[in-house]
Amino acid sequence: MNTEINSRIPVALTIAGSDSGGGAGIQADLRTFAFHCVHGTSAITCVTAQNTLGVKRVDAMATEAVVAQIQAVVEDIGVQSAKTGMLLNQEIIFAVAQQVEALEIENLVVDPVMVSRTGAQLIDDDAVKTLSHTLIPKAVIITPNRYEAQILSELEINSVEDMQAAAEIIHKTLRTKAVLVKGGGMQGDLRGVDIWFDGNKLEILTCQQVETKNTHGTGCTLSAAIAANLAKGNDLWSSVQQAKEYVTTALTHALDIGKGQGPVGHFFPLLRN
Ligand SMILES: Nc1ncnc2c1ncn2[C@@H]1O[C@H](COP(=O)(O)OP(=O)(O)O)[C@@H](O)[C@H]1O
Ligand SMILES: Cc1ncc(COP(=O)(O)O)c(N)n1
Repeated sequence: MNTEINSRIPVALTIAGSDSGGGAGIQADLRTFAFHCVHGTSAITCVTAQNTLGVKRVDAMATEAVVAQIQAVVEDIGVQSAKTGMLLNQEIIFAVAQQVEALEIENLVVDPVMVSRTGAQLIDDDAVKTLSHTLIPKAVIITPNRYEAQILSELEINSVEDMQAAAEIIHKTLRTKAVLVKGGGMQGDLRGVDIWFDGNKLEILTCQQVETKNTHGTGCTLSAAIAANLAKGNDLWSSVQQAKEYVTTALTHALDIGKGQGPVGHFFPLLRN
C-alpha cells in the first residue's frame, strides 16, 4: 500500500520581529497563516523582550542574517505572498526592499509598523523615510494604523473624513496600489472602522465593535490574514474583506492572559470558554 501523501499548500513569508509574549509579530503571523491553511515561513528582523504590558528591550538581527533568511526561503521553497511588520531600522528596511526586488516577491503586504496603538514609537525617524521611499512603493497594499497614517499623510486624524483624506494622500504620494487605514486607535463609534482606497474605490469597512482591552497583535493579524488570502489566489479586495472578518472574530475570542493587553484568539474554533 502506498502511504505517501503529498499535499500542495500555498506558502507565505513574514518578515517581522519576534514578540516573546507571543501576541504580535512573527508569532501572530505564523498562527494566522496556519489558521488559513497556508504554510508559514519567516525572516526575523529583531527580537523583542515583550509582554502584554509593553516592549522591554529590542535587539536587531544582523542585516545579513535577515537577507539570508529571505533568500533561503524564496530560493528553495518559493512564496506566493509576503508581509512585512516591524523592520526596526533603515539598514534592514533598505535590504528587505532590495530582496523584494531581486527575488521578484509578489503580493507584498506592508504593515508599516512605526507606532503602537498606545503611541510608542517602534522604529527610528530615519527609518520612516526609508520605508516610504524604498519598500512602500513595492507593496500591493499598506495597512497603517491611525498614528502611522498621520505620519505618512501629515494630517491629523480625528474623524472618518480625516481617515479618508489620509488614505487618498498616502495612495497618491507613496504610489501603492491600495491603502487600508485601520481604525483600532480611533475613539467612540469609529473604533474598528477601516478605510480602503485603491485610486478608484473609497470604501468604509465596518465590523462589530469589540469591547476588550485585549487587542495586542490585531494589526499583525490583519496584515498576515491579507497575505494568507493572497497566497491562496484571492484578489486583493476580497482578501481584505475576509481578513477583516477574521480579525474581528479573533478579537471577540481574545485571550485574557498577562496584566496588560492580551492577544487575539487566533484559533477560536478550538478555544473553550
Ligand atoms: N475594539 C475593536 N473592535 C473591532 N475591531 C477592532 C478593535 N480594535 C481594533 N480593531 C480592528 O483591528 C484591526 C487592526 O487595527 P489597529 O488596532 O488599528 O492596528 P494596529 O494593531 O496596527 O495598531 C483593524 O481592522 C481595526 O479596525
Ligand atoms: C514584534 C512586534 N511587531 C509588531 C508589533 C505591533 O503589534 P500590533 O499588531 O498590536 O500593532 C509589536 N508589538 N511587536
